[in-house]
Amino acid sequence: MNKIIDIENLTVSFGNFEALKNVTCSIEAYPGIIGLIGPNGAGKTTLIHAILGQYKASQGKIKLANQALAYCPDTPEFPAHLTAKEVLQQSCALHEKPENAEQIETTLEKVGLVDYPSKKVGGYSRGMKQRLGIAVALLLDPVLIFLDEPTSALDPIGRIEILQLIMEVAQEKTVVVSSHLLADIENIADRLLVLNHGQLIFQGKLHQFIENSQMDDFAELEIKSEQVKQEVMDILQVNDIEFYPEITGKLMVKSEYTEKLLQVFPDIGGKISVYRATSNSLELAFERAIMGVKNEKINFS
Ligand SMILES: Nc1ncnc2c1ncn2[C@@H]1O[C@H](COP(=O)(O)OP(=O)(O)OP(=O)(O)O)[C@@H](O)[C@H]1O
Repeated sequence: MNKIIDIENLTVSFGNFEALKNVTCSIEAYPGIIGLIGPNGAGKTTLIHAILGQYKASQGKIKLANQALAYCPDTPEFPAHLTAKEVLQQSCALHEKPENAEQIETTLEKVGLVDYPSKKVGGYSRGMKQRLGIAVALLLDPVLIFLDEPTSALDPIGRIEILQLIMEVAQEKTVVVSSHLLADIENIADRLLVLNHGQLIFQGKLHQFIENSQMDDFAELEIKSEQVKQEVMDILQVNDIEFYPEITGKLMVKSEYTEKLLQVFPDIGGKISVYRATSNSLELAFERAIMGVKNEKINFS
């Protein structure tokens, strides 16, 4: 398979602090979406900027195929007085690329901005600016596009529209999407890179990451208040019902304890606001990979 990016033992430091530690990974050239995920400060942006040559490796190396890469930041900004077409013309000039009116028109059409020929970018919504950022990236005809938090500033409708656009772009190109919105990543990505504290803890197929977490189905208990949470935990413990608390404050109970759980419902029912059955998800697999779960064997190698 044709590798676009091949990274070996990459360490990037800021002073004494290693933002990336000994990262080895590669990205191959085939259409689709790679989710780049990790908690705040894990090193996602540093990795993207190191690949783009904006940060120097203190150790290791990054080999790039001789093919164009493009990047779109989370909230792309453009001169307010320009139209979308003028932004693309300016971008061609900046990249010393011959201006091609037909290509500009096709690109605007692809991102759904062709209907606003005279509207100034200053009057654009965030979603429209995100589309224009993607158009600027596409105009370079890259083999791979990095999108850093592409939906973070958008309302739910704008988010869905941009996700659809990303999926269309990914029909032809490799798109790396860095995001904290794991449900979005789960919906659109087929591959994953997972960073934690500057280390790459997983690369591969998204479904494999979820399967590796060896999760069972769970009952999810949302507790009415922190005050009664301890009471619920005590009742579960006394009745030998295994559970673990999630970051969001919910309690997760393995489905094998459902019967026992139903028996103690008269005691805990009044303290619970929501009870639902849940199954494997990227969000749960991620929490388990990052936080670890007591008494569970997790293998994320
Ligand atoms: N220019 C810099 N100078 C010093 N430290 C930096 C610099 N850029 C990043 N860092 C540090 O490196 C670590 C990784 O940051 P980075 O922005 O890559 O994380 P991230 O995974 O993108 O986080 P987030 O999800 O919050 O955007 C953080 O601890 C950050 O404070």
